[in-house]
Amino acid sequence: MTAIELKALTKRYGDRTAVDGLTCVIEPGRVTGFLGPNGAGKSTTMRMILGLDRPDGGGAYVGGRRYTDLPDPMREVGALLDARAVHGTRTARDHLLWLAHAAGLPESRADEVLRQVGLESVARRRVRTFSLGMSQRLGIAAALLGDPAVLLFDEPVNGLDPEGVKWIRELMRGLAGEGRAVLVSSHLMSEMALTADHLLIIGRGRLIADVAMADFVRRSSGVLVRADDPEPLVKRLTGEGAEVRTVADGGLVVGGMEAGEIGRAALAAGVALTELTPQRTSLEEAYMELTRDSLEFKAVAV
Ligand SMILES: Nc1ncnc2c1ncn2[C@@H]1O[C@H](COP(=O)(O)OP(=O)(O)OP(=O)(O)O)[C@@H](O)[C@H]1O
Repeated sequence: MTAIELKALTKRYGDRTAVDGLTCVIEPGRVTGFLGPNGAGKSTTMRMILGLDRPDGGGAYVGGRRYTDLPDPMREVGALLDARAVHGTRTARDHLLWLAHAAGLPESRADEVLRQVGLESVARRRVRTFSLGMSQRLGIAAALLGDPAVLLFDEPVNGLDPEGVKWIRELMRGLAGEGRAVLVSSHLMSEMALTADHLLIIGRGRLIADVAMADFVRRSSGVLVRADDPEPLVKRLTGEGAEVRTVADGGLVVGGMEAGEIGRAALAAGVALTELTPQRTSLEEAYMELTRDSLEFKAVAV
């Protein structure tokens, strides 16, 4: 079981700090969504994990080693950074054969991964005739070639149609289900909500949240409660472990408890409720709230 570890990972471009002391672990057996607004430092982080950029501080480790020290990198780490970065005059199969030879992998792997990504029927077509979706599949085939335990995908669903998006989502879930560490970047929370088990959210190169998807969902939902006499109810709810916030008009927003449990707590406290409304901030809103201060470009309110 191989994890990716980032330890105070830092990258500067001139006076700009693109990645700023990132420390976290990307665990095997789950899909980790790597989220952040444009320019947050996602691609730079992935490039450093892959040894394509040198950190100015700290380090990125795969199974305890830097990528550049891995004896057989293609068998350990697979990545899709830019699906269009392929020689257009080569056929899909030749592209994979070339990669397999370079990595000392058997030729049979090229055909296996072509089958796995559904490109068998176009294996002998030149890559320049491929649609974006086909190029993404080919990029994923290349990432899978060495059957690696760690996979990185940089914005893999960009520009794909819904069927392609669904396919990539299921593939990533399957790869994590086999025990691999899957790190996938995106700037869309809605997509990650369907795919990721865990979230790493960054803004301006810094870690903003390292949280299980389920906890993020729970945190961004709550129940709006109004009562004639809220005080004993607040006491009871906090005593039972709920998070209670008072909103401007005297209502309460209760987190970490279902509406039914709140109703029963009110009954036990002898408090009459005048409102009990489950609320769900959209995940997108919760994410935007977290990253609001780290946007590179903001629209000016008029
Ligand atoms: N080669 C480079 N030279 C100078 N600055 C760079 C370079 N690469 C990235 N940057 C800067 O580093 C910051 C982080 O960029 P990065 O591409 O890692 O962000 P990102 O989160 O992947 O963004 P996006 O979602 O837009 O792809 C940005 O401000 C970017 O302009």
